[in-house]
Amino acid sequence: MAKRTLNRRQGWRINKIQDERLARAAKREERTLEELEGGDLGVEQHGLVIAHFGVQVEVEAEAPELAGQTYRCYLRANLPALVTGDRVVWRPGNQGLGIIVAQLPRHSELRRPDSRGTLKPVAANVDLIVIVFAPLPEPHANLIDRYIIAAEHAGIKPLLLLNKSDLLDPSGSSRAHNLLNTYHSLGYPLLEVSAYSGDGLEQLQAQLNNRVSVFVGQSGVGKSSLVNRLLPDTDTRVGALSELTGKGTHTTTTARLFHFPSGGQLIDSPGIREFGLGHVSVADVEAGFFEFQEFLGHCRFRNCSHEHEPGCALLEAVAAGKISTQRLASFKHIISGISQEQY
Ligand SMILES: Nc1nc2c(ncn2[C@@H]2O[C@H](COP(=O)(O)OP(=O)(O)OP(=O)(O)O)[C@@H](O)[C@H]2O)c(=O)[nH]1
Ligand SMILES: [Zn+2]
Repeated sequence: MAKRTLNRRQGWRINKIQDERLARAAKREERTLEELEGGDLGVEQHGLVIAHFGVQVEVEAEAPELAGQTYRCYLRANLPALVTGDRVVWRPGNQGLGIIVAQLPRHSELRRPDSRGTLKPVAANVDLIVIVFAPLPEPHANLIDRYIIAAEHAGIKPLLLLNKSDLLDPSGSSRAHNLLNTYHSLGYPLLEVSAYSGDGLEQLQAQLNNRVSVFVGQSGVGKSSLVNRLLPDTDTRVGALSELTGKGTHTTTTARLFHFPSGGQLIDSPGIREFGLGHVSVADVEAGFFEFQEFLGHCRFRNCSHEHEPGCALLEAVAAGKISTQRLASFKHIISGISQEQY
């Protein structure tokens, strides 16, 4: 069937129907909130947002007497948008419902552009970004740097994780290995694991204890396989959330927080797994190449391209073995991808 464009009147009618629907939903929200406020509310206490559904959030109680119990919470007016990982002040009500009273300050934020290109927080209070690589698909140096810059930019520690160690050449000289060792020698923590054989998973679990982590990395490196090993008996797939509402299927693509059985927490969603460089400035990129700091700005020419110029401080640093060729190539590549107007 040919695609039909809506005429103005039809478009207006659809908007009107949608507006009416939204208004009715807002009314329902308001009534439930009023009922809750008028009911028998428990004392104000701290809680952790473990998922969110439209305007409501699922909160896990932190108080010992309610520990581990979850409540579907309504937000009082004038509260900012909450995301998974937020810590809040809330009051429990009846029937697993509650009210959010305040948001506690975040110590970190993961942000992604929304459909309009505006950066929006998708997870709060993340401590560790586990960047997963594998011998196959083969990592690009560039991609490793991009992830590191993004982590540094968010102020969150990165952990480089080389998965599929069962596929590595026992001599330890695979390309992925060599590539990642460059970063290890710069001081970034590196672990080798196999979701397949289970090798290294205990060391990985030790890194995840007492922290909130996210797993990121390109498709096919084994993020799902790793998460499934670390969270047995948990279905982390999107859509596995339907039973939570008790009101039919309520699928969501927003992030959800899981507890590892042996400690630590994971925030996961398809959107978070694709976390990338996003929108950063030249200064952000420079900050991500921390071993460049003492050389940046010391080239003879202000507009040095660090390709061939005499007196190039970066090329001299490479020649002196203070910067790796791989990192300089990556640096130039990433900077060249940032549009001029950000200079
Ligand atoms: N040999 C080997 N294969 C693995 C290992 N971990 C995962 N795989 C395989 O790699 C493929 C991709 O694994 P996934 O877990 O789906 O990878 P992913 O990163 O979640 O991929 P996306 O869902 O596309 O983001 C699958 O065929 C896995 O069986 C491992 O440790 N060793
Ligand atoms: Zn230079």
